[in-house]
Amino acid sequence: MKLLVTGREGQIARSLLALSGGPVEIVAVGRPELDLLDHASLRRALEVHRPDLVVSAAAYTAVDKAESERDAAFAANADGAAALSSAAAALDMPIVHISTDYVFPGDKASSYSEEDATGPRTVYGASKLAGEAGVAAQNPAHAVLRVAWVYSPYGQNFLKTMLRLAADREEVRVVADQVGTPTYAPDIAKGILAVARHIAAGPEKGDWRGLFHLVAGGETNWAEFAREIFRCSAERGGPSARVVDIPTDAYPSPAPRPANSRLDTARFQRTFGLALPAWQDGTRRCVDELLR
Ligand SMILES: NC(=O)C1=CN([C@@H]2O[C@H](COP(=O)(O)OP(=O)(O)OC[C@H]3O[C@@H](n4cnc5c(N)ncnc54)[C@H](OP(=O)(O)O)[C@@H]3O)[C@@H](O)[C@H]2O)C=CC1
Ligand SMILES: Cc1cn([C@H]2C[C@H](O)[C@@H](COP(=O)(O)OP(=O)(O)O[C@H]3O[C@@H](C)C(=O)[C@@H](O)[C@H]3O)O2)c(=O)[nH]c1=O
Ligand SMILES: [Mg+2]
Repeated sequence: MKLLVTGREGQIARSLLALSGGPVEIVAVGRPELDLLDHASLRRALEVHRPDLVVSAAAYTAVDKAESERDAAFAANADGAAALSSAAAALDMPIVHISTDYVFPGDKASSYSEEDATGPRTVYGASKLAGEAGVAAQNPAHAVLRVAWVYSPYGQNFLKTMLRLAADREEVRVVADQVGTPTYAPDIAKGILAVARHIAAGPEKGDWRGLFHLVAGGETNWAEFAREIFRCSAERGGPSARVVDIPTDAYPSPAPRPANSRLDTARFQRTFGLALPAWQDGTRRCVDELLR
């Protein structure tokens, strides 16, 4: 089975590439060959590589910058995602599209399920929500996986930022009133492969289409996540810093972050028979990998 993932350097793309081999061949295709802003390039890339499944992971992910670059965020995350889905449909290819917890307002008291009403509070979130709708409208053979708080040894993410800050600071101030689940990109990649296997097994395996939440086990807040990162790092002789809890309003940013980013993953577990490891487990593996 061959998977084509969009974006070459993205955290999820690189994590998937690391799993390529054996019965699963994975190709990652990015700019300029595949550009979400150049719709003809999408069709062309799918024709050249002829995957059995398209994984739509490339996106405009700069949450704060998106507030002042609305058109750019929507062009990639809404129009680009829909165009990719349409190109896949035209070639009879199923698509797995990656979305985000930021489609929710974050004011619910418990975890969000796939049934809950969305209501993004940011341009990034709104553009990703429009992308979900576009992907679904263009291709009936779609699964949308909402993931959250993604980190990995690749690209830019909160875990790498914390280790970088700790290298020359004794103390970092981190918001403690936003809850969610940090999720290790290589674990998300395993989740995507579970979906791919399910699709490859054929219709008797049951329906795989629709909307799913996919995050690691457990929940925490950014300050606790930072503490866990530093605990793992210090054990291995890496950088660490003291974490000071701060409220959201002490860390002003152009885009408001949801207070509650928790996602209920029961539907994914039921459908694909896989639960991701606890967030602390991924944190340890990521720090180990970076300090190796
Ligand atoms: N990071 C997170 O915390 C979360 C991410 N997500 C979603 O998961 C998916 C993967 O995220 P992640 O791996 O972290 O993303 P990254 O920001 O690490 O990578 C995004 C990728 O998209 C590519 N890209 C951006 N614009 C275009 C374009 N116009 N055409 C082609 N490729 C483009 C980038 O290419 P280049 O390398 O050239 O810049 C990059 O490879 C995204 O859909 C994101 O919305 C959801 C929840 C949390
Ligand atoms: C660096 C830093 C961040 N923070 C806070 C800001 C924010 O509330 C939280 C996380 O910061 P980030 O910049 O990683 O947040 P952000 O880029 O918004 O992360 C999001 O990215 C997009 C793509 C998603 O889809 C989301 O799931 C989520 O992972 O930590 C501190 O409190 N102190 C710090 O020193
Ligand atoms: Mg960020």
